[in-house]
Amino acid sequence: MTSQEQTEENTVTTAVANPETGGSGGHAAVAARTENVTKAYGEGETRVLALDQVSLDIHRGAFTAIMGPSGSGKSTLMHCLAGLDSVTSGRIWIGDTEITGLKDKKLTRLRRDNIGFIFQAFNLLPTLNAIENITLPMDIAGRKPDQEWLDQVVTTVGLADRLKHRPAELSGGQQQRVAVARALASRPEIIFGDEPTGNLDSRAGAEVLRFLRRSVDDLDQTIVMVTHDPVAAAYADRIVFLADGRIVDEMTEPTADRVLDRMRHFDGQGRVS
Ligand SMILES: Nc1ncnc2c1ncn2[C@@H]1O[C@H](COP(=O)(O)OP(=O)(O)OP(=O)(O)O)[C@@H](O)[C@H]1O
Repeated sequence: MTSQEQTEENTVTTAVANPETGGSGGHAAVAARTENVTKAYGEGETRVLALDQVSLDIHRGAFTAIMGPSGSGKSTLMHCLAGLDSVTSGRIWIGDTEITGLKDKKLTRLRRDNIGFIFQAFNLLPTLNAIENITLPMDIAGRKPDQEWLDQVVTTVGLADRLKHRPAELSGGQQQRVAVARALASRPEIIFGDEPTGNLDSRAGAEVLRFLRRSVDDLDQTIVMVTHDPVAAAYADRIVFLADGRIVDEMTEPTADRVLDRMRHFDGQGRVS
């Protein structure tokens, strides 16, 4: 097979289960969708193809993990999906709305109203207590929280007796759970987490992951999480594996052992051997 043929064959590797139920048509099963998304950084000799024809459906009400070697394009994919970065070509939908081509103002509003973020650094304001941090994005947007939903989130997150504590008075795991509750508070269409447990020890990390899992199972949330950690990825319903900016594999109902095993079968390029 020539390298051109190889490239073309790889191009058709997608994780779109069935275009009939794709997000572009506004169907309920898909919370976000990319279609042939390519993202290049730089020009000429310094050009890097961070994403190369990525087509992916993110299922609604499911927990999806994105894995792959360093530099494989995980963060770029998440940033493009979340409308934080533009694409070079291809199309992206959040729910029924195509975000590629949206003007800044509309994109900012869509992000604010439909997307929740959980980053590795908790990004909590030190002078606000837990509940104030949780409702801050809604306060800024001038939206009143749905009290019943907020109570449910706070109960699920297990922080009901810590709501008046400031971040410095909470453990790392509790702080990250506040960050998770903040992402959930406005009931977004989808939540993106970039290594959300990366800064936590394994016990606190497990606490946060269990909560993310419960928010999918009990609150019907949609979560996409980038992670390097097979144990963290095993909490997901599905793992999408990236290498060199392409989707090279996926796994459903993962266990940490199966993920480790699969990672062992990647060669140096991250491709399946
Ligand atoms: N702003 C940028 N300018 C130039 N190149 C970039 C930029 N952001 C990312 N890249 C390149 O794009 C490729 C994908 O990067 P990305 O951060 O998405 O990978 P990743 O899989 O998230 O990596 P890691 O696991 O190390 O965080 C890398 O080769 C990276 O060097």
